[in-house]
Amino acid sequence: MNGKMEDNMIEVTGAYKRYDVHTEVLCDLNMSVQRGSIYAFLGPSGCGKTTLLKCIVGRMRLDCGEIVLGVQHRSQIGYMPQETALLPEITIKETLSYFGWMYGMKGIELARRKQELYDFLDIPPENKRIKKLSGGQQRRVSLCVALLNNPDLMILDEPTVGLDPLLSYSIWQCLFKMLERSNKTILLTTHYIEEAKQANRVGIMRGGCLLAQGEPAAIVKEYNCITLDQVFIKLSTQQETASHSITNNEAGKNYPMLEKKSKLPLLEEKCFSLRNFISLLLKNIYFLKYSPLGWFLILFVPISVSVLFEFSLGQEQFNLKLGIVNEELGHISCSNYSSTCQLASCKYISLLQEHNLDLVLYQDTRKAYSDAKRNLIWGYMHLSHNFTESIHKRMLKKGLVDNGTLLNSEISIWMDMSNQVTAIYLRKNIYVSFNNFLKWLSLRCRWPIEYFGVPIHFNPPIYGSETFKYNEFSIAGMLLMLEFFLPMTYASALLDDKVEGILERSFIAGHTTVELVAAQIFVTVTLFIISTTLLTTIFYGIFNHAFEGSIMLAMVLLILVGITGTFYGISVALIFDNHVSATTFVLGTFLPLAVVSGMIWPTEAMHSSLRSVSWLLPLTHATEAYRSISVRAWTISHPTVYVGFLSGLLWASVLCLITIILVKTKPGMAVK
Ligand SMILES: Nc1ncnc2c1ncn2[C@@H]1O[C@H](COP(=O)(O)OP(=O)(O)OP(=O)(O)O)[C@@H](O)[C@H]1O
Repeated sequence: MNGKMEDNMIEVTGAYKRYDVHTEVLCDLNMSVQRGSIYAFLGPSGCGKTTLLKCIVGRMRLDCGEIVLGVQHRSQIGYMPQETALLPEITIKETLSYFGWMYGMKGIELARRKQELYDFLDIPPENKRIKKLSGGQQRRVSLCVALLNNPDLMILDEPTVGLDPLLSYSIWQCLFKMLERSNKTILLTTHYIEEAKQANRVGIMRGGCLLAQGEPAAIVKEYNCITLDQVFIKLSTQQETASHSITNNEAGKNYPMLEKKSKLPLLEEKCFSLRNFISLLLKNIYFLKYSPLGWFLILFVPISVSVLFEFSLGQEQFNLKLGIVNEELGHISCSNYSSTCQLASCKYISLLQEHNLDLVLYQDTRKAYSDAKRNLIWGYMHLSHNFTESIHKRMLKKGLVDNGTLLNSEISIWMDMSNQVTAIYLRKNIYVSFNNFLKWLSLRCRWPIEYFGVPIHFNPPIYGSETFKYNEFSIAGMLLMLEFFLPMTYASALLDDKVEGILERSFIAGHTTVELVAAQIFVTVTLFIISTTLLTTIFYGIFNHAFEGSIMLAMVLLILVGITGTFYGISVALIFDNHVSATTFVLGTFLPLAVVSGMIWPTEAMHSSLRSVSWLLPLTHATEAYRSISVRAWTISHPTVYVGFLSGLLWASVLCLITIILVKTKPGMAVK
């Protein structure tokens, strides 16, 4: 350290920085901040103050130039960002515990420091939640966080912006006290000229250049002015005329670029520290403690979705109205067939009733047709006036009967096919009832049943159950879909932190992206293990869905899909800068994924072009593997199962890679 640096806490030489070729923010900026002083950066909005501070705290790299600091570690810097950047839901006490953990402060040490700062900054009772504090109180808590670890260098980005004069005054009083008590160095930005006058030294900044720096009174004298406002106007006019504006084309051409990236002023942090990781977990626990929506997602969504799924999908349909025009009976009802009734039509109708149908008797087909047209019934059937006799003849003579008998033994049906699911359900019941009717008839007439039944015999199933239930098919898809998309909702907390500047504050305080992603994965995996356990217990333990294979294997597959979803969620949170865009994107991917992954309907039924891309999707093979484990009891050695695992692993790796790329390249995550 040279002699000059011994006196100075910050020295910036020849600093250049731009976001893109059109936005040159810092332009050959030179400045120095003496130890044990308050330095106020004065400049209009957009002149580059925040950019310079971010370069000083090592969150941005200069394109050219050098920054030398009198401290080496992040823990020696206290940073207060422009926005409050505190979790609004949690209390003051919890906020300080979270940062305290990060700085390795515990027990008595933390309690003592907190008490000191509470008195010093006049902090409200510590059990108050941040969102319940006034704007000024929130700023004081934010300052309290920045001072917690007793840093040597304080960097405050517009600490008084938007505050009333009394609050601004109280914050300045705090700064003076700090200077007096512990000889700290304070660098702050402001665009209030009156306020800047109170600092030991002022730097006047405009268009990315430092126009002047020194003691306020000395600057006023040097430029032959009466007030600092006049100095600012004079220097700004001079800068305009000298065409030193950063938007100037020539400036753009002469913009120097280093071949190598400029050095960061602070030492690199260890990429993973257990202490920092635990502090992030602590923050997540505090967040969940006050988040009814979080608990809703973890507990209520799996419970409600599984219960709703069970009771609304794939169940028997009740009380479907079907019209009957039975000419054999005329006006008499035969809804209760008894052994005294000799009519075959009545027996058939009574067999139909076993399927929970609501049969409506009609005298003629015209009225039945008109009711079907008005959607009062789903369809109607017609049985002729001598159905019993004709069906007997037809069976006995094996179909070799006259046309009239053939016609009279036929049951004619007209159906409303607008709702295909209901119509097909009705058709199935009409066929099944007729098959049972034929059995009954052959038994009654002592005919060999083999002659009259449909000559197809279904043996006990090789896998699965004989009765068709749609939810037995869709349960795999539903579980995997929840596993994949639930972690995305947890990732919204990460997006919140990013948008509200909490993430940036954490990085400046010393957290690394590795710790952040690791904590996010840890919390999400823990939460979705709870959700998965709940879901599987409800489906297989309470609703007794068939599960033939290894539960452990199925759980591992679900967790693998959950991890894939976690990386997907983190990537979405990193890509987008607001909730609306992120939610729109997630919804936009949810629907195609649900439709094309064979979750709602088998992939075998898809158009060949879709089938050829469907297997590329993250949930297609996993769904098939889950079905094979749960219904066929296949093990990992079967290709369908291991391909499901391999596809899951591949997708988890691809999305993990995308997360790493985003972490390393996205502004706000990576140092740019
Ligand atoms: N991430 C970014 N990408 C592109 N341009 C940016 C980005 N951040 C800031 N800028 C631009 O850089 C310039 C300087 O911004 P900066 O935030 O440093 O100004 P400031 O002096 O701190 O302003 P304020 O007082 O309003 O906070 C502005 O013109 C701004 O639009």
